[in-house]
Amino acid sequence: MFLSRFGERGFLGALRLVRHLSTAKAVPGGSSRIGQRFALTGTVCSGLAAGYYYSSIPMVSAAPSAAEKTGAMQSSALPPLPKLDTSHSAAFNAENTTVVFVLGGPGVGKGTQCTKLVEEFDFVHISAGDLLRDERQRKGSPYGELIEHYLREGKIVPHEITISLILNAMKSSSPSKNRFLIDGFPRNIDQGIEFETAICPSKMVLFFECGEDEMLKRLMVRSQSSGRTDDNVDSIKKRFRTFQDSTMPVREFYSDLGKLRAVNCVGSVGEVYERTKKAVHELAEI
Ligand SMILES: Nc1ncnc2c1ncn2[C@@H]1O[C@H](COP(=O)(O)OP(=O)(O)O)[C@@H](O)[C@H]1O
Ligand SMILES: O=c1ccn([C@@H]2O[C@H](COP(=O)(O)OP(=O)(O)O)[C@@H](O)[C@H]2O)c(=O)[nH]1
Repeated sequence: MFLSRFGERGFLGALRLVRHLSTAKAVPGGSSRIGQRFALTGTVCSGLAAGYYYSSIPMVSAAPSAAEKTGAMQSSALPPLPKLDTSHSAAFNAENTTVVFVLGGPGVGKGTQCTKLVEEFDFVHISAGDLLRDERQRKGSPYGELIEHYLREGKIVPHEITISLILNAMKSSSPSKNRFLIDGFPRNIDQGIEFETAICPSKMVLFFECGEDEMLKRLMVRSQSSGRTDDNVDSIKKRFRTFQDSTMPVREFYSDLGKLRAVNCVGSVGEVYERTKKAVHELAEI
C-alpha cells in the first residue's frame, strides 16, 4: 500500500527511516506494519541519529541536494546551504524531549491553536514559517532572497535551512524547556525523516483539517493585517497545491506510524481547541 501510494521515493524514505531507527520500540496501538514495528517515541535519539546535526545558520558549505536543485530557483542561484555536521551526536534526547509536529493546510488555524496550547501547557511554540520570515528579514542573511522566492511561490525552502533554524530555536529554549510544538513542519516526508534522525524523534503529529474554501476565507481575512507577501490569491493557490502534493503524504506516513492525531477545524477557535486538547492529552507527559 505504502509503495503504491508514494512510489519509489516514499519507499526509499521509509527504508531510510527503518535503517536509522532500527532499534526503536513498538508503538502501542500503531495501525500498520511500520507503526507496529517502529516508533520514534520514547527512544534515545542520540544513539539512533548516529551522531550528526546541523550546524547553526549562517554557515558555509556544500552544494544543494538533488531534490533542491529541482526547486523553484536555479541551483546556480542558491547560496551555500547549511551542512550536516557529523562530528556531534543528535541534539536532543527523546527520553526527556517532547516534539509535536503541527501540520495542516495554509490558514487552517495551526498558529492560533498553538498559541492556545502554549497558554495552557508548558510548550515552546516554534513556527517554521515564522523562523523563515525572520531569517528573510535578518540583515546579512545569505538566504533572504532565496526564502522570499520560495515563500511567494508556495514552495518548500531547502530543508537544511529550515532544520537549522528550528534546531537553533530549540537549543535557545533548552534545557529549561523540553516540550516543543513544531508548527508547519515537516512539509514533506523527507524533511520529517531528516529532522527525526538528526534532531529528535517526534511523539505526535497534530494534523488540522478543514476544506480549502474555509482556509481561503481565513487567509483572506488574515491578509488584511498579516503583511505576509504570500497571503495573496496567487501564492495561496500555489500553497494549496504544494500542500496536496507534498504535505498530505506526510499525513499518511505518520498515520502508518500510529502517531497521527487529526483535528477537525470546522467551528470556532474554542471548539477546535477542545478537540486539540483531547488529542494533546494523549501525550504521556501532559
Ligand atoms: N476556528 C477558526 N475559525 C475562524 N477563523 C479562524 C479559526 N482559527 C483561526 N482562524 C483565523 O484564520 C486565520 C489563519 O489562522 P492561522 O492560525 O494563522 O493559520 P495557520 O497557522 O494554519 O496558517 C487567522 O486570521 C486566524 O485568526
Ligand atoms: O518547513 C517549512 C515551513 C514553511 N515553509 C515555507 O513557509 C511558507 C509559509 O508557511 P507557514 O507555515 O508560515 O504558513 P501557512 O502556509 O501554513 O499559512 C510555506 O508556504 C513555505 O513556502 C517551508 O518552506 N518549510
